[in-house]
Amino acid sequence: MLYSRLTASQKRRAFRAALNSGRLQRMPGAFSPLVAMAIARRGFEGVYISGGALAADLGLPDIGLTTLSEVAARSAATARMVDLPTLVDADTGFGEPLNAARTVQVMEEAGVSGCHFEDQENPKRCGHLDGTTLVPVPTAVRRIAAAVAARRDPDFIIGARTDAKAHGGIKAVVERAKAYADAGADLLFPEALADAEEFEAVRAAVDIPILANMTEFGKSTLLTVDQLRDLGVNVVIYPVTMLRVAMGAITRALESIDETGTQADLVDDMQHRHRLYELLGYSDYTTFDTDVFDTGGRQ
Ligand SMILES: C[C@](O)(C(=O)O)[C@H](CC(=O)O)C(=O)O
Ligand SMILES: [Mg+2]
Repeated sequence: MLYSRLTASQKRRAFRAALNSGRLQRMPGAFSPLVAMAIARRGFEGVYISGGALAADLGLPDIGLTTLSEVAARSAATARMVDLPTLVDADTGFGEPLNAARTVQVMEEAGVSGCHFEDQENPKRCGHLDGTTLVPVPTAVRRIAAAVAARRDPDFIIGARTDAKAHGGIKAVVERAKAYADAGADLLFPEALADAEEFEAVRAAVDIPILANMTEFGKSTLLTVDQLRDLGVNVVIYPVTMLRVAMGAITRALESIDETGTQADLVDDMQHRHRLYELLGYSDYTTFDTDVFDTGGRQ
């Protein structure tokens, strides 16, 4: 009832241990706290907060327009509702290395378990699009080092994403990955790798845990959890999947109401009122306070 029973530091400790466990952590993207609750209910290991999905939810393209405050507020609202660890997309750190440092401290206060910074120049864009630009290695290293130095909870995970695949191939990815690991990154996010062979090459060259971004309509082959486990990947994210699925359903529903004049045809595909209340733990609230109106499951 109400919020997660675990403290932020308990969730962070669990996340760090999970990253070192060798077990694949599946982290679907939650574009709202309710989606995060559904992810937890289904038994996934963690929740990802996608910058692209968050921007889209605000009606914006993913080009670095969202602010630290907006991302932190959504992250806090999401993290507090689940016992699972939450990993947040911190884009380029919202500015200079000093901004990356502040981002870490704000994210610690938001109660999330970690965040990642990418080595793109601003305005950044989705790593699966053409035309990204990278900052030089020393600038990216300063970004990561500043984030690491600012961290107060040693279990807070700092991820380093490199978009170097499009700028020098796997060789450049590995070179940058090593520099970021040396700067203290806990987790490597090699963006937009093409296939299993490329993950294999990065895994062989880098010691720190690796994240695989299984985003749709991008440059990466969609690998299964079994394939990713075999490759020694530690975290898999499905960053925008839930948003895309929901928007697909919403678009079809709007067409159906527009065409038929009623939502009657849609009812069977809806999450039932009972299931929603069950997910929200409605009955716990009524047990706690009998003055809270209980629908008794009736509509
Ligand atoms: C992971 C990502 O950074 C995100 O914001 O979720 C995006 C995902 C996407 O746009 O499909 C990315 O740059 O890969
Ligand atoms: Mg992003």
